[in-house]
Amino acid sequence: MTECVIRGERTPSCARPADVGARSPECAIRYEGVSFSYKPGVPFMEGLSAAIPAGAVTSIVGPNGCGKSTLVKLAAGLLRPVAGRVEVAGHDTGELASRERAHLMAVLAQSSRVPPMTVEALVACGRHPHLAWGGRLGPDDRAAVEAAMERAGVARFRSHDLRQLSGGERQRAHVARTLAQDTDLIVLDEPTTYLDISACHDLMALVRDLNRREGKTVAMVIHDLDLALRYSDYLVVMQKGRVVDAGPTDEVLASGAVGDAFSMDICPHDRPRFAERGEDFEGRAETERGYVLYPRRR
Ligand SMILES: Nc1ncnc2c1ncn2[C@@H]1O[C@H](COP(=O)(O)OP(=O)(O)OP(=O)(O)O)[C@@H](O)[C@H]1O
Repeated sequence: MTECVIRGERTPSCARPADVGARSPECAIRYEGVSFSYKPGVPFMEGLSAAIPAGAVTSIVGPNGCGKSTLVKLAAGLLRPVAGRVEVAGHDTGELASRERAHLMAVLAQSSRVPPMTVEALVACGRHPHLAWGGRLGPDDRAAVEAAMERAGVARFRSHDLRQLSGGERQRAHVARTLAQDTDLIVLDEPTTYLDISACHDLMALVRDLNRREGKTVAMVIHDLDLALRYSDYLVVMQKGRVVDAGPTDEVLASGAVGDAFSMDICPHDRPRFAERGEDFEGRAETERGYVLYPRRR
């Protein structure tokens, strides 16, 4: 059963039902007929199919417990499907050695663990897949670590122990570790956790930059719908272990699937309102649209 609904002209070829089963470099992650359960005899996902297109920013959204992190863990090889197949860059992720997978994708997982190490040491962990066994960081690795710390805004904390940082500072250190890995595909599970509103937008601007300037594919699980709608090219909407809609952001938004998933009414800011405030909307990036969300009356 193919649950994923994909539509629209901008739909990547990897996402078309006709392509299911074929290997496609245009598809960063593909879930094909995936079934999964946490408890024997209690299925959580059944025959789920979905695609994360390469070269785009995709947000996976849905209410608590709908399976977003499960989707990430299946791609990261941390969980194995009981049926079906999960591909990363055309490879069955379950058949990849962890080092091979680490060359293909960097994952920022949800974690409450705080390892006793400095920020710089944590970020340097992102370079491990690039080192020979037992090897030390070379000049290129050090440059990558430095650049990642700068981009994530944690260079000034380099010698701080992670346990001495605030939640937001620590989260940015984990983002830097992910960047240092320098993969074509970056998967971020709730990257804005602990970040203040300004830091959230800085992080989303960084995500955009990674995609637009460097061609990285970014898939993120994100709870803040305003950020997801503003900064994503594609949306995957989940409910109760199923993908209920997926496709270009505008089309998925127009379908009502996002609002239905959260019982919210979502209203985009209209352009005249920017003009009223004397702002040059045309000069602004398309992603700077805003949304107002209202809880539906129950
Ligand atoms: N290790 C586990 N053992 C048993 N059940 C689990 C386990 N991990 C997750 N679950 C259950 O699987 C379901 C999906 O969990 P998942 O973490 O994927 O949801 P999510 O959409 O990421 O949620 P949230 O938005 O709250 O982070 C939840 O009902 C959860 O309780």
